[in-house]
Amino acid sequence: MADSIEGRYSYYQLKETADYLKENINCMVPKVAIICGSGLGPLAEGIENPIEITYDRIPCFPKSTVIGHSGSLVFGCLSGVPVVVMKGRFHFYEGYPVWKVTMPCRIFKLLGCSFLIVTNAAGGVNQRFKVGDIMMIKDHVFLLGLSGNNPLRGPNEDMFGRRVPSMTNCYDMDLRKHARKVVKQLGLEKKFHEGVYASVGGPNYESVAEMRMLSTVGIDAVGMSTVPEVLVARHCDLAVFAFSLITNEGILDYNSTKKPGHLEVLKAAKAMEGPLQDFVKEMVKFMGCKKPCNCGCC
Ligand SMILES: O=P(O)(O)O[C@@H]1C[C@H](O)[C@@H](CO)O1
Ligand SMILES: Nc1nc2[nH]cnc2c(=O)[nH]1
Repeated sequence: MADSIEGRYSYYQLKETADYLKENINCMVPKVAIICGSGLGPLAEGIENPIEITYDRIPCFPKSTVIGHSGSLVFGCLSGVPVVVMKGRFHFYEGYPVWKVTMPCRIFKLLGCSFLIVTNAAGGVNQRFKVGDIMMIKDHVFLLGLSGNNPLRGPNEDMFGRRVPSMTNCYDMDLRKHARKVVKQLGLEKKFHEGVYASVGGPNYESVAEMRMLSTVGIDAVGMSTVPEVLVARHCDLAVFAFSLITNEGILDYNSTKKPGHLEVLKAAKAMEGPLQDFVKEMVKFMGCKKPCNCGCC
């Protein structure tokens, strides 16, 4: 059933939230926003001169309720580029409507961001994928959206974007091309894949029959987030780069006794903390140089 659009924040309400943040970050203008997936909050480590603002202080912001999503925005510089990092995202399964799950993306736009990096923990549907592998997202299947539950449903906010956005180049080709170079530079080739991410509602992991169905239609990884945020980001013309960390094997065998669990997911994320931080730093450096900026490396 489609989500209620009642209570949706208007452009002007979101602008008030953005203005509150601007006042608290010395009018810094972040160029890149980074959304941390489950257990991937440490991506914020290494931020220079951080200013951390917890969600409970931010007008209109939802609360994080999932372990591994701490609940704050961190502003500062990464690789010399002004960034905002979202430590703790919102999920549909927490009870939030999809428009609320995605409202931070509009805030990022209003703060002046041009790029969005979206990360997630995901189950490997593709049986070649191993725990700890990185899958750069080249396309998606949005199961909630296909059935009508889309964050862009309802009156269009023309101040953000067009009524009917295109999904062409949704996951920016230039950024993906650069990521392939970074992966070689960091020696991560054996752990790196490109693939299609399916976003489901959660909170349960998939049954064997569901995993088999996803595999049959060409899905490589499955998770409970990302695509709603990407849709709203593309609607307001943020360039998007997204990847999944494969935290558990998808189970396609009825004889398997393996059970995926959130602690296993967090453990896999912890084990890849260092390489993922290096990967993100390099991508941010490239984004900082894509248009004239003050990063000192252009
Ligand atoms: O926020 P992400 O998509 O990384 O979180 C995934 C999906 C569920 O919240 C959780 C399952 O363990 O990890
Ligand atoms: N839906 C889903 N989300 C995940 N997040 C981390 N692992 C999984 C998984 O196996 N399935």
